Amino acid sequence: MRIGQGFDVHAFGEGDHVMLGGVRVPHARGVLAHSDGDVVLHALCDALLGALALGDIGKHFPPSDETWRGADSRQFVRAVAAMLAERGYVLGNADITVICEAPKVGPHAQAIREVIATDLGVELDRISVKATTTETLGFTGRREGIAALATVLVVRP
Ligand SMILES: Nc1ccn([C@@H]2O[C@H](COP(=O)(O)O)[C@@H](O)[C@H]2O)c(=O)n1
Ligand SMILES: C[C@@]1(CO)OP(=O)(O)OP(=O)(O)OC[C@H]1O
Repeated sequence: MRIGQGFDVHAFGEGDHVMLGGVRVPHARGVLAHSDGDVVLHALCDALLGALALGDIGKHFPPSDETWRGADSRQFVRAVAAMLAERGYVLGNADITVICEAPKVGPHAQAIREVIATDLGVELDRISVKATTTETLGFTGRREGIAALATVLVVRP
């Protein structure tokens, strides 16, 4: 059994939605990013890669590579899931926290859990998605950007 943690931030920019855990969430702003800027899936990838000491998302999918411009971050999750499987690991569980004043994540948490469970090939009850504000403090509190934290356990069945 191995543990991993991941953290990601994207600044808000022009747009009318944010991608969170593969779910399109309507919002007054978009995010600035090379890919689709999905902080949930980026933090999750970093946690999974960290658990296996395989580096980080930028090592495997460099922002300097045009292949990933505008990319659907679900493809990063599927690729990382394949790396896990090659090494004989499956996800034990993942606990994810989204940090922002808005959008509200709660109404989308179930859909996000379903996307992640599907892409990692595990039962829904292994995936937890939560959210918090920072009570208007800091960059998330000023609504300048959005952050996500992920913690995972990976296990050899
Ligand atoms: N972007 C967010 C932030 C929070 N929530 C939900 O609201 C609850 C209260 O948040 P506090 O920061 O005031 O503790 C939180 O526990 C979440 O259930 C949310 O859905 N989306
Ligand atoms: C996802 C990648 C893909 O090029 O780019 P961004 O969308 O900018 O996201 P970030 O969280 O900065 O991670 C780095 C990259 O791997």
